[in-house]
Amino acid sequence: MGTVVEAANKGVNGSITEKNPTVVFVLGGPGSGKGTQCANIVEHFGYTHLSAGDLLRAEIKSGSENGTMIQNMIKEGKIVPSEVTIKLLQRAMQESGNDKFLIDGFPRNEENRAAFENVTGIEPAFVLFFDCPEEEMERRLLSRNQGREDDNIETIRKRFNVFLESSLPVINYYDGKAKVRKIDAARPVQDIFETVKAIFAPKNEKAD
Ligand SMILES: Nc1ncnc2c1ncn2[C@@H]1O[C@H](COP(=O)(O)OP(=O)(O)OP(=O)(O)O)[C@@H](O)[C@H]1O
Ligand SMILES: Nc1ccn([C@@H]2O[C@H](COP(=O)(O)O)[C@@H](O)[C@H]2O)c(=O)n1
Ligand SMILES: [Mg+2]
Repeated sequence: MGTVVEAANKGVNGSITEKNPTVVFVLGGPGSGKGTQCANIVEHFGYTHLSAGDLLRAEIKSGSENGTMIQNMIKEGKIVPSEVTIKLLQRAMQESGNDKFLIDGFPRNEENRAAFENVTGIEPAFVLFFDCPEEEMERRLLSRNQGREDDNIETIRKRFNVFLESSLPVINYYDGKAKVRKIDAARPVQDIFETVKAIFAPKNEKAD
């Protein structure tokens, strides 16, 4: 028997096949702690973490023909066309050999959402939404120190606007389908993870 998450995402034949992977979308404002919590979920529950932002940054570094366009969009806090991001996600899913995915920072707008559904036919089992006040997210981003070109106050403000205008409607869409698990992300990392753990079935924890 699988977890509650897997049960929610079983295909018509009742089995989890390559065609029916378990997908959890991980959403929240910039700096809400999505990546931090995904690392904990991977360790405890064996998911593969795919951060759309990380995949786009890797694409820039790879010297891809889309690199300059992606770099400019990220600097402006804009959303890269879905076609590009979805191809990267699909490739990473195939290469992982896993069938359980945390897709972090995607879908970021309605175009992302509809295109992913049309191209892959995948519906998320549920959506984790890390809810955090802007002032706290701003503090975290300005002290992240990972050399990200978009962690400066000008781009951060643009990213906040994009989140409010384009990403929140996606969260509301999934809320209308009772798929959103909203988490208070303005707490210490470990406290948040206790809440996250309760959402995934404890029996699926990796053995030590
Ligand atoms: N609960 C927390 N309390 C304090 N700091 C945190 C917390 N969670 C994460 N951080 C720190 O805040 C910064 C942003 O966290 P993280 O990279 O996980 O956010 P994110 O949602 O993935 O951001 P982005 O959307 O920009 O990728 C990091 O430096 C991280 O160590
Ligand atoms: N679906 C997405 C996700 C991200 N981007 C771009 O990457 C930037 C950084 O994303 P993080 O999740 O790592 O914060 C983001 O501001 C966008 O420019 C995207 O286009 N589409
Ligand atoms: Mg992140």
